[in-house]
Amino acid sequence: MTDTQTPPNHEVKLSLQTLLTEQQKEILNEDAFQFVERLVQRFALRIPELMAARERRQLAIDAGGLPDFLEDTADIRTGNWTIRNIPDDLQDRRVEITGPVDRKMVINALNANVKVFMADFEDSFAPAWDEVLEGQRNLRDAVNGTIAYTNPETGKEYQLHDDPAVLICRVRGLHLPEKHLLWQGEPIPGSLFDFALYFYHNYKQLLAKGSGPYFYLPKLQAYQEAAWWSDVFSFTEDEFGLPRGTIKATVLIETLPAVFEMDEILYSLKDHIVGLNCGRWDYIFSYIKTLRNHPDRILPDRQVVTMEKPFLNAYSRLLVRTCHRRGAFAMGGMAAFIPSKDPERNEWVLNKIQTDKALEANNGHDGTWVAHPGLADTARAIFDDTLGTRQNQLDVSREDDAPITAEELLEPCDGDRTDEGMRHNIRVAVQYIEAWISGNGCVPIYGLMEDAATAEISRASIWQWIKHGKALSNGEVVTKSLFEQMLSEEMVVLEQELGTDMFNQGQYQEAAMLMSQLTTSDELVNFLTLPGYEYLK
Ligand SMILES: CC(=O)SCCNC(=O)CCNC(=O)[C@H](O)C(C)(C)COP(=O)(O)OP(=O)(O)OC[C@H]1O[C@@H](n2cnc3c(N)ncnc32)[C@H](O)[C@@H]1OP(=O)(O)O
Ligand SMILES: O=CC(=O)O
Repeated sequence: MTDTQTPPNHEVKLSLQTLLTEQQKEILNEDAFQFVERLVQRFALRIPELMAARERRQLAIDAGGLPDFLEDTADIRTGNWTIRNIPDDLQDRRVEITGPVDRKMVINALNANVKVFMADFEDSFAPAWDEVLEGQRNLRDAVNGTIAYTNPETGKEYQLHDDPAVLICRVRGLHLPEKHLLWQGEPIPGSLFDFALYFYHNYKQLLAKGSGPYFYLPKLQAYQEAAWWSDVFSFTEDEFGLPRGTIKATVLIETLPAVFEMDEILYSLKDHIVGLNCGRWDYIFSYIKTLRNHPDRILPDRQVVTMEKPFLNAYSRLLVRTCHRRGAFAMGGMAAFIPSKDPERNEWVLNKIQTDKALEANNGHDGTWVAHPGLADTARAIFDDTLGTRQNQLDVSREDDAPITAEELLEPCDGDRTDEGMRHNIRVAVQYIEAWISGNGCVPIYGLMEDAATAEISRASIWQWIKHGKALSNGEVVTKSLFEQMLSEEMVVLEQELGTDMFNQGQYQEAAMLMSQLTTSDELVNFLTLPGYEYLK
């Protein structure tokens, strides 16, 4: 079934485009560099082919087709097989915290009341070179137990507590390059770079303490991409003399095409996979992106697209059923609410978290994500209650449910498109893009956690409303000129909200320009982080 064998090209060497500091040389040392080079020589050429396959599929959907379960892999879906195994320290994942890899956050996350910390080089992270290497240093120190941090302003000291959370590293998606290293004149895949460095620096220590090199894999769109990762993992195990299945991965099902290939993805990564996760924000973005040409499937305001909507609930239930049939974990996703200092608002937030997590626990998920340590107790209480004495819900099979159909997964989503919703999207997207191009990949905006996936929804929604000439609930039709008018009005609002000094010191004009390009382009730009990356050092 797999076709991942592009012949390796050992002739061409990797070239570093920048000087390293002494501290960075520890991370990208000679040996680590050579490992990155071996991976790139063997696996990089396959990525453009996988990206081209994405585009070919999209063309068929743009021409009127709809995603569906694949005919030629029906035997995998109906066959009786399970994944290889789940290590002991991943048996209980009832609450996982996620966050970028800055030093203080890493310590706070590992100390939180959670089972797992997903350390993120992806959607909550802007991959500027110094920060990428610093993130790897932070994770290495965390694994070694030597990480510490003193806040230069307050003097507060941070250290790891006993029994920290299990660490899983989320690497960049296959579409993201690392421009500081060139191979055949092209930037190398960021995913391989993140994987190589995290693996190289940590596998020995992790295995010695009964854990292992664990990864989250984002934004896969097809089982062939999972097969590519499986080859990368197996090659690495062989290179380092490790038994097959030492490297473990959890795959985010956060694209619409991937939901139709969950069995195939589990199968392709059978030796290495331990579960799938409902990456709901990217999934919503992908629903917009994949169905961009389908006028009957335009999403309403972002605020009303909740997990109760039939197309999202079907996705969660199908993920649970598919995973548990194969002995794999079915992880829930992220509610974007974050705690507030205002007690009334905070109570409202905790209620929202409770409702969201209860829906996941009742659907049979084995655990869930929180964006902030202040939400861990609430999420945990829900899962403690549902799990009782169990560590997970692998026993919940959902086999008696009616089969979930392609129609349910693609069901149009009802709800209004409003003037306020569109203006809100503009303000959120501009602020997020400004933060990202300034090097910060995750920010609180209007009381919500905003990261690349949530910002993608904001900008892609407006693009879709313009493309299909949708009317807002006040009757006004969304056009490019309405968007441009609102953008300039909302820039004034932002200046008032942020204060003129902060507004002028930031890169808000650049962000607005980028937002305008993304929203008014004839073709939907695949990822805002690609043009955004040009701004990063
Ligand atoms: C759609 C997806 O891809 S979801 C996955 C990607 N997204 C994420 O991972 C979101 C992660 N969350 C965050 O980055 C942060 O919570 C933010 C940016 C949303 C808010 O952060 P802040 O503004 O610092 O929040 P706040 O001021 O309330 O933080 C209080 C404390 O909690 C810590 N904290 C907040 N979030 C986290 C986190 N996710 N992990 C660890 N510590 C955290 C802060 O560092 C701070 O510590 P301190 O008191 O020692 O200084
Ligand atoms: O990565 C997670 C998501 O919700 O998107």
